[in-house]
Amino acid sequence: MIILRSIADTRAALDSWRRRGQTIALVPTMGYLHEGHMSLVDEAKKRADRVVVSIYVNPTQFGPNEDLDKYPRDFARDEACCRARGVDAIFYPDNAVMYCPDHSCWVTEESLSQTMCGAARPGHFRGVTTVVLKLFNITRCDVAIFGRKDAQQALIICRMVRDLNVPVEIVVAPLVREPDGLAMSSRNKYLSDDERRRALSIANGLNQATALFAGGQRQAAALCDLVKTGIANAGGNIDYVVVMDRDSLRPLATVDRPAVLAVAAFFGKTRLIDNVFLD
Ligand SMILES: Nc1ncnc2c1ncn2[C@@H]1O[C@H](COP(=O)(O)OP(=O)(O)OP(=O)(O)O)[C@@H](O)[C@H]1O
Ligand SMILES: CC(C)(CO)[C@@H](O)C(=O)[O-]
Ligand code: BAL
Repeated sequence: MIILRSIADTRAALDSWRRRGQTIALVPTMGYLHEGHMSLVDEAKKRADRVVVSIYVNPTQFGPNEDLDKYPRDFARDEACCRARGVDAIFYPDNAVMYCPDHSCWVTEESLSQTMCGAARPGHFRGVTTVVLKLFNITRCDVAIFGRKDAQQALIICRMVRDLNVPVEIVVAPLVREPDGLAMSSRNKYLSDDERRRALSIANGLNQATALFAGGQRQAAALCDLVKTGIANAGGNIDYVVVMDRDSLRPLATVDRPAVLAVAAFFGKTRLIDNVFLD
């Protein structure tokens, strides 16, 4: 496994694979890897000859009062995880490699990013789409794998690729949970034992809402209320609980088409997201 720190080295290594006719899958991450990320690596291995994991905590997707500085980082551990899982290369740039001091070009998606995390974190998706397009251009990967935990992000990246004719196939892989149901996330590390226990109310609420939906409930408000009550009773601070059309991310009053029930909530200072599909 090779560690690539510069764009020139990355291009040279990946070009040499391409010259041998090998295809390349990219798994973009912010590091502090867990089994959710590793499931994306497994998916990548099925879809290409070579797998590159990028590890970069992208400053342009964090708001001024967010957790950029304290975001968990442990490159040695990440390197060991990737090596054990058969990753071919880690692209591990620093800020000077990724952004020129006078960087002034941005990619903005102007529809899907208006709601949910886009509304709660102004500028967040502009940072995401910009850095993801840069990662695609640097690696010229054939396929890129994203997780459904960040369902809105995945949808926005698919839209960017479609609208800007980016020659990359996007694969969205399933959400991986801890044995008790909590969605895996690097930010789970911030949770105290008590917050961790109370944060389970998110997954539990989504499970209960899924069961209610399976039993015939089609009113979005009833499904959302169930989730909100569980989180509020556990002392969580709700950012949003919404039912959205799964293609347009427009709010649904009645679930009469494929939908996503999505949550963002704080436990202590930690903001967690989770979602389930309603089919
Ligand atoms: N539990 C999970 N299941 C599936 N994919 C996941 C999971 N957690 C993260 N991913 C995916 O991994 C990729 C990198 O995400 P990222 O590095 O931000 O991890 P994260 O655990 O979501 O961190 P955080 O939410 O704390 O920022 C994204 O495509 C994301 O959707
Ligand atoms: C896609 C991504 C790596 C871009 O920084 C990030 O938003 C993430 O980890 O989901
Ligand atoms: N996985 C989303 C990255 C972020 O929260 O900034």
